[in-house]
Amino acid sequence: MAQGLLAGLAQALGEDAGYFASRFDKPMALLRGNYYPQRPDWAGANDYGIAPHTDYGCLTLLGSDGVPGLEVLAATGDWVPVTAEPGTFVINFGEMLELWTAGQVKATLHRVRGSSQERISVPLFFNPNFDADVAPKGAAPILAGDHLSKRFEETYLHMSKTS
Ligand SMILES: O=C(O)CCC(=O)C(=O)O
Ligand SMILES: [Fe+2]
Repeated sequence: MAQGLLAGLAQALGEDAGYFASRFDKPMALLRGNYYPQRPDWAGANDYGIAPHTDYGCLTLLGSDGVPGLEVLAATGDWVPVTAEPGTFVINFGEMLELWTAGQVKATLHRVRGSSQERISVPLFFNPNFDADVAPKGAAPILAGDHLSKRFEETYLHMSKTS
């Protein structure tokens, strides 16, 4: 399914169907489970299930149990609730795809709000081969693996070397 999306996306941008997909034959794919407990009464306005962010990679295929909570920032500047029935996927474009396409594809800012119902989601982060060059056309090469490592290091500061 992800390969089909990549082919369609490439064609929509005027490229060959394999422009992205051919760089995903040894994909860096990560499946994560997110559990959101009931939102406690004392939670404040900024206590999100997940704070606003863009995903680091190319495509995210997001399955959930259908409980509302996910919101996406629309071009109008409004946060729009997005729900998907179990068995369907929300597709997110990530930062690496924005980089690779020189901004033609925008990484979608999204967040999760808690509610009185607990919620489960399962994102599949689907990224190209480690050594895929994801730099925009004409720019110096940027390896997908290096780009992802850099973003993880910026996020998980507690895991970095201190000496
Ligand atoms: O739980 C969701 O619907 C979104 C999860 C998410 O944005 C993420 O894991 O990056
Ligand atoms: Fe996300």
